Amino acid sequence: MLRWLTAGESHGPELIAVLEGLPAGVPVSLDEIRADLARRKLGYGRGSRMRFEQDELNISGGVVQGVSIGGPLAIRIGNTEWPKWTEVMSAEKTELSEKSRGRGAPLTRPRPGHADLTGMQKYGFAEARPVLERASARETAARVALGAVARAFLAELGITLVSHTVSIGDVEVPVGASLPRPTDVDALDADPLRCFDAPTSARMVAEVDDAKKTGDTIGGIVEVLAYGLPPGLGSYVHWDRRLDSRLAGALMGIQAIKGVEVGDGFETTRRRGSVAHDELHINEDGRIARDTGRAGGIEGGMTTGQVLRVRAGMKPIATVPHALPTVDTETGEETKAHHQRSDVSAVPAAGVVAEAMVALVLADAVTEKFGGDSVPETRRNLESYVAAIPERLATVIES
Ligand SMILES: Cc1cc2nc3c(=O)[nH]c(=O)nc-3n(C[C@H](O)[C@H](O)[C@H](O)COP(=O)(O)O)c2cc1C
Ligand SMILES: C=C(O[C@@H]1CC(C(=O)O)=C[C@@H](OP(=O)(O)O)[C@H]1O)C(=O)O
Repeated sequence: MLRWLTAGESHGPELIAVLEGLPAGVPVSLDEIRADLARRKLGYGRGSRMRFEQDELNISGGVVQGVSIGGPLAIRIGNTEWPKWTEVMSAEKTELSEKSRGRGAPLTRPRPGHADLTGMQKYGFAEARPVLERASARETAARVALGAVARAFLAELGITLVSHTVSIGDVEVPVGASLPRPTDVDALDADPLRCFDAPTSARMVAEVDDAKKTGDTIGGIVEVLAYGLPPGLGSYVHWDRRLDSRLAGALMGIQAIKGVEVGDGFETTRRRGSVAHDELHINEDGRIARDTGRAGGIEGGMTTGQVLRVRAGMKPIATVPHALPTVDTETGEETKAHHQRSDVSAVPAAGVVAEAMVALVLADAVTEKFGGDSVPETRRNLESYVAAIPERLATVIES
């Protein structure tokens, strides 16, 4: 079993992430984690903070000489915004100096669509600063760092992932467009929206520009694909062991994600049963095979050995520049919501975060099914499981 936790605030000194249960022998490269952190900052429409924030990465436990040693892995990511916030965000009670007073002014105009107002009610705060600091998607940097480690573990077992943007607003990649493979990641990252279809990407750029011009924000849908999964990760025997349930929970746990689809998802509900599923037949090698991937590689809460395909839908950024009406909780009067700066769209970044969450869930499901205290042991267990599937039941693992 893998467990992970994050801590830290958007303008605090750093984010902390801990991953427990990772076998020994996973190659962990700080440069690869840094590369993933950099990918999370990509995307046309992200705000100014992404240009100046350096994700200062450190590993303070669980890795020696570039390899995991089986103990909890501890990651620190310094916030370069911190020097401006040392007084306001100090862990110790601190008198605010003149220069910090503006920055520390109480936020009493909660932003609709954010955790601000309900967070104040729930935790008993008179202003929204302590709410937004932890609710902020800055925290997703910690998850992406953990996801990079989970991905390195999965790669040792021949399991690879990729994510891409499938829609921005109502501009969508055409049905039937080719799906990216993990080897396409550089091309995807070079695209302004991390979209695999060049003509659609150009239209997406125009869509973001249009939102920005009108002081607005825009959402969209991302898709994560995983290749090389053996059949049987997850289970049908209980709701919380279903892999689709675990993936949905992990993806819905990303800030601003409002919907998740597995495979053709909601589209499947509009089809008749005769054309909604993935039929079985015998391929030229005499193996059981499916020609379609409508179920997204999951049946009965378990991987089928096909490509895993899940989507997450992100709402438009809630800090709308054309500030939304709200109520000042200090004066009781109607006013406009607090706004400083924000992303116009963070959909491409959400794709990178979604990829990290899927990697963590898959790594957890792999450790659950195959166990092992070291990568060779996990690999041996996986290979002997696959080899033990009787020939008349064997299917193709799509990698
Ligand atoms: C990568 C990423 C970047 C985000 N950037 C912003 C931002 O700049 N401004 C903003 O208002 N919301 C941003 N959000 C979304 C908020 O964090 C989110 O809307 C807020 O937590 C409330 O959404 P919820 O109701 O789903 O929790 C971002 C989300 C993600 C995943
Ligand atoms: C800092 C990050 O995203 C932030 C997420 C975020 C929010 O409300 O979620 C609001 C913005 O923060 P700020 O108000 O400080 O500009 C984004 O920049 C990040 O992704 O690293």
